[in-house]
Amino acid sequence: MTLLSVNLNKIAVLRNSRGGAEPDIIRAAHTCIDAGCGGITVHPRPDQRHVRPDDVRALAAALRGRVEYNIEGNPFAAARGSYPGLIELAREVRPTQVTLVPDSDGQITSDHGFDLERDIDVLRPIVAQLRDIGCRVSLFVDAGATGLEAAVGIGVQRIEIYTGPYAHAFAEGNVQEELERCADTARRAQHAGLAVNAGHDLSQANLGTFKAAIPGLAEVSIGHALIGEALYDGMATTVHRYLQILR
Ligand SMILES: CC(=O)[C@@H](O)[C@H](O)COP(=O)(O)O
Ligand SMILES: NCC(=O)COP(=O)(O)O
Repeated sequence: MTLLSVNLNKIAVLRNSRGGAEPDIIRAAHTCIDAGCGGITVHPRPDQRHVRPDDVRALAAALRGRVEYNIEGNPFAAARGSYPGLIELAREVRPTQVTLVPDSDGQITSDHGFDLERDIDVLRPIVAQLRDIGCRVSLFVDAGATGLEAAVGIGVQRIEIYTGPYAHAFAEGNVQEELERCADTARRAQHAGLAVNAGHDLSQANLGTFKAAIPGLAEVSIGHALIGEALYDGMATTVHRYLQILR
């Protein structure tokens, strides 16, 4: 069964836009959990454009033991203001999983994964620290990524396939080549001993095709489309629809 982890970044975008406490990210988390999602994901960024460190801490307390907690971020991004850095946050809240994403501070969103051939040595101590904390470690990678065996060698347990190009190809009606790239990456990863997650721009429209092509898909983390769809149809109904697609 593929776990649905709902990314709540966009709840925080809406909340921060008015400077108050609504919509409440904790209430949103409970609504998604009550609807049956198996995890919650957040991607705190140094500029705190959406999820803030205190959100990360409050969610840890609210989720404790109910569902998986996945925190994403760039471990090399410097602390800034009240943002203490990804590793420090992970040390504080000890989430189920940390997904390492090589975003620079100025990126509007995530748009690429790690180059494992180039980055493996600098990732080694980061992965070791997170494993020592007791977190599962996942690396955000592009479809077609190589160096997967080396990732296993430094203690990485999962990859998350960046599905932005897949979603774009799906919208263009020309999905086959990108879908096969994702499927081949998943097969190679699983053969190397990694479990496979996926995320970015997945939606009700494109998820079923992706899921069918990736046997053993462990987790999808979905935020932007899901939260947008929930504005029209309600959060519980929308989560139910994603769970139905993943059955
Ligand atoms: C890694 C990834 O693709 C997403 O999880 C990321 O969290 C999107 O970040 P924004 O919500 O800031 O666009
Ligand atoms: N890792 C992907 C994620 O958490 C959500 O990405 P998106 O659905 O907001 O594009």
